[in-house]
Amino acid sequence: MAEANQPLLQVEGLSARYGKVPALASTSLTLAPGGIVTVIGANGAGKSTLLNALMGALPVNGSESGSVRLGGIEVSGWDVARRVGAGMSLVPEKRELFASMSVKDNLLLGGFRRYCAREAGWRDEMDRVYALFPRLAERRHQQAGTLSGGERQMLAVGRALMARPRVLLLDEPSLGLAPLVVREIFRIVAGLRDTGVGILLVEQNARAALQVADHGYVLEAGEVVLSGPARELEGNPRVIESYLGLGAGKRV
Ligand SMILES: Nc1ncnc2c1ncn2[C@@H]1O[C@H](COP(=O)(O)OP(=O)(O)OP(=O)(O)O)[C@@H](O)[C@H]1O
Repeated sequence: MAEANQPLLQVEGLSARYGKVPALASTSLTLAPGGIVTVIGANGAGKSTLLNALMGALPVNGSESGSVRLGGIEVSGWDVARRVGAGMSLVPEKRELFASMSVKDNLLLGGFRRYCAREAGWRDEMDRVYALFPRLAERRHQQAGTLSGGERQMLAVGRALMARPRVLLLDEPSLGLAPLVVREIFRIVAGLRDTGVGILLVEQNARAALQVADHGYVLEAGEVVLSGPARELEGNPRVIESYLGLGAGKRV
């Protein structure tokens, strides 16, 4: 049970399949407190599958095996709610906001499990989120469905932070955003490390992800084919050719 000297998140031999079709093969990775680890890969490489398997949130035809330890505690048999309660939060690729609800109410829902009985707690947390995302503070009464793409991504991240996670799992935060907005989102992601949260970032935008991360993994067809310090991966010829060169990162 003890946490001393344990990595924040340690994943060993995590595999996932949909029905009989394998989607993730024996993946292992480690995340330290305040660390940013990225998993880069093309469409269909298995990035969302990895995050959903980590959360215990695969769709009904999915199943996973392997070890997931949070602060040294095995959580792999746990359901999603218990993993969220233990400090894991996922920002899904589709953001999944409540479009007809206000920014503030979306944030409140993110903190519901933690703060339902303690009003003071969520107010402090919401103030922290508004300090990180002043644009959300300005728009607190605006309907989430009317936000810009970048603001929606900020709200999705802010909502996840309301649960005060120890590990934040980000599924393609740059998806569909203009380059300037991507830069802003990644600047915010980099700043989050000061809060002590560990971040696992899956991305097709390898360039931006490797610039912000300490360590990276390259996922191809459900398998980690390369890993190393992010700075080294940025200089790796295979990464340059497939993910950083001209035309890399094209979306289908
Ligand atoms: N519910 C599902 N049922 C069957 N197969 C699935 C299901 N979800 C994903 N897959 C398949 O699993 C593989 C990995 O998909 P996944 O969504 O994890 O990839 P990804 O790297 O996140 O891709 P993208 O960048 O396009 O979101 C793909 O071949 C996909 O078709």
